[in-house]
Amino acid sequence: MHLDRRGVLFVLSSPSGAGKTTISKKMLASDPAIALSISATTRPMRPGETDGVDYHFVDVDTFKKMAADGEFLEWAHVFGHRYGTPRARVEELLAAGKDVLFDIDWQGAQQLYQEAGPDVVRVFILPPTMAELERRLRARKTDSDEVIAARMARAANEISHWDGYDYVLINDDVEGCFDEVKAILRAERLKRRRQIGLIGFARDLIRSVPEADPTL
Ligand SMILES: Nc1nc2c(ncn2[C@@H]2O[C@H](COP(=O)(O)OP(=O)(O)O)[C@@H](O)[C@H]2O)c(=O)[nH]1
Ligand SMILES: Nc1ncnc2c1ncn2[C@@H]1O[C@H](COP(=O)(O)OP(=O)(O)O)[C@@H](O)[C@H]1O
Repeated sequence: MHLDRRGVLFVLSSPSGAGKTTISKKMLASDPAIALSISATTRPMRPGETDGVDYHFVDVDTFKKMAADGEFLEWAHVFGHRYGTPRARVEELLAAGKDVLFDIDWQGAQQLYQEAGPDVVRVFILPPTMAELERRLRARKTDSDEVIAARMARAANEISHWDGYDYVLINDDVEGCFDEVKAILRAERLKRRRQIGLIGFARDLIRSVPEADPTL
């Protein structure tokens, strides 16, 4: 049985290559109640990516104008490019009763938490080892050696923010990690303060008992 509830703002962060895109795709494919927040970025499109699906690819001037017009819930510089979360889609999804998934870095997680506080659930994904992280970046075949070296250099910094998250998972086996992410989302959805329909439901239950104390 499902009562009305407040949407979860579900943040997945990790150093580049640890597997957050893989996990998010699995979540989106398996659960129609959660939808992705599509970020705007000034970084170039990678092979296999689609504009408007993976990101909105924009130039720096467009990005700056969007930021100046207050269109972002949060934005940050990452790997020398700008990345931001457009506010409108998130608000539309929440109004439609969906949960929203964010693939954003620690700066974004922090800003989103400042904006939306307890509605935000922050999950950080760690690689089992740094050697495995580098292997995954190479196996993905989307970045040059230079870009991979920059991502590895930044990974240590990203990992140092692990303690700003509510949950920290180690992505050794994809299926195991995915199960853990699903368990977190399931439990968070059940939290009392998200179940806004509970107040009325419990009141009606109590009122349906003729012998109940009328002050309840
Ligand atoms: N703050 C913030 N970070 C973002 C946003 N979109 C993506 N990122 C982060 O930017 C980093 C680089 O993303 P990307 O270029 O797709 O590389 P990948 O993580 O290696 O696939 C990742 O840590 C993302 O989580 C956003 O809208 N805001
Ligand atoms: N648990 C895992 N074991 C082995 N390879 C993985 C695992 N998780 C992800 N990968 C692979 O590692 C690469 C990087 O994963 P990706 O999801 O793109 O990371 P991120 O979005 O964090 O940068 C991809 O080629 C992906 O298929």
